[in-house]
Amino acid sequence: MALSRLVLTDFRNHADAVLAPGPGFVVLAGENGAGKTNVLEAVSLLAPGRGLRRAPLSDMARQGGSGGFGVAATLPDAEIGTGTEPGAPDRRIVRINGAGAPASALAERLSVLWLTPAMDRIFVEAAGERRRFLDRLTLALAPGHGTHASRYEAAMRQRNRILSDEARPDPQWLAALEARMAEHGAALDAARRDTVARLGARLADQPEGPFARAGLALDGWRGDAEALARDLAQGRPRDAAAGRTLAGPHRADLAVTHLAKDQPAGLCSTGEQKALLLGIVLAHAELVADRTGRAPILLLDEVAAHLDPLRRAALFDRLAGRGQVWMTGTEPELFEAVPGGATRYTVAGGAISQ
Ligand SMILES: Nc1ncnc2c1ncn2[C@@H]1O[C@H](COP(=O)(O)OP(=O)(O)OP(=O)(O)O)[C@@H](O)[C@H]1O
Repeated sequence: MALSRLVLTDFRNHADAVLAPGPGFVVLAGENGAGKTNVLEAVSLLAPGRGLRRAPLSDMARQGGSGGFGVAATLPDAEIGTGTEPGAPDRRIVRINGAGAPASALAERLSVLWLTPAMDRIFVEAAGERRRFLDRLTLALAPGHGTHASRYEAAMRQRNRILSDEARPDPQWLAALEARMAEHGAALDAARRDTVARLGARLADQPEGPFARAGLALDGWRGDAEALARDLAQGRPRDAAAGRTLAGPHRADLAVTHLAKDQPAGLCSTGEQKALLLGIVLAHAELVADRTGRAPILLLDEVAAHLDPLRRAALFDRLAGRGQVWMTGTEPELFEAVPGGATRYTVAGGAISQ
C-alpha cells in the first residue's frame, strides 16, 4: 500500500505542494520548522481519527490561506482526500473516488501508523495514550474497530448525560443505551485482545535484536456483551454519582513489559522505551502485511536521529521492501544508509523539492 501522489493545499505551512513518492522509503530532510512533520501529519489524516498531532482541524488550514485545507492522495486503486471548506473550518470532509464518505471508510482503503517524538512518554502517561495507540494498531487489523469505538462512545455520552441530568432517568432508555454500549464495547474489547495476542505472539518469536522485544497485555475490564450490559445496569448509581461511566472497555490499558529485562516499560530508560515502541510498530507492520496483504504506511518522525548508526542501519534493513515508510530528519546524512530507490525530498520554509 503506497501513495503515488500527495497534494497539499493550504495545509499548515504548505500552500500548494505536490509529491510523487516511490513505493518504498520517502525521506524528508530540512531545518527545524521547515514543514516536515506537517507532511507526515497530512498523510496521517488519510486514516480515520485526528491525525498524528491530534490537533483541531481549524489549526490545520494555512494562516493567510483560504481558510480551508485539502490533502489528496492517489492509491493504486482509489483517489482519496480529506480537508475542510473555508466557511466550515471544523467540519471534516472525506472523499473517496470523488464521492463523499465517512472518515471511517478510509480504514478500508489504507492503514497508516506513526511514531513521533511526542509518543516518547507513552509508557509513563495516563492510560488514554496507550489505549489510543492500541486502537490504532487494532484498526489496521480490524477496519470496523473505529466504528465500534465511536458508537460505544456516543452511547456512553448519552448514558452519562441522562444519569447526571435526570432526577428519575427512564430505565428503558438507559437499558437501550447500555445494550448498544454492550454490543460495541464487547466488539472493541475482543478486537483489542485479538491484536494483543497476535502481536504478542509475533514479538515473542523474534530474536532479541537492536529493537527491544515487548511483552503485551490488556489490563482492565474483560467479558462479553452480556456481562458488560449487566455491569452497566448495576453500576448506574455509582456512575450517576461520579458523573461518568467508571467501568468498561473505555478504561482499558495496554501493559507493556521489556521482555529481556522483565521490567515494566514505564521503568525503562527513555532510549529503551523508544526501542520498545519501535519494536512494536515494526512487528505490527509485518503482522498487518502478512494478514491483510497490504503493508501499512509508516510515518517515522525524527526516529533516525535518536538511533546510533548501527541501530539506524538495522532499522533501514528491517524496513526495506516493507511498504512505504516516510521518515523525517534535520540532516540528510542521517539517511545515507537508506537502501537505493528512496525518494528524497528537501523541505525548506513550506517548499518541497526533490
Ligand atoms: N496553520 C498553519 N499555517 C501556517 N503555518 C503553520 C500552521 N501550523 C503550523 N505552521 C508552521 O509550520 C511549521 C512547523 O512545521 P513542522 O512541525 O512540520 O516542522 P518540522 O520541519 O517538522 O520541524 P522540526 O524539525 O522542528 O520538528 C512552523 O513554522 C509553524 O509555524
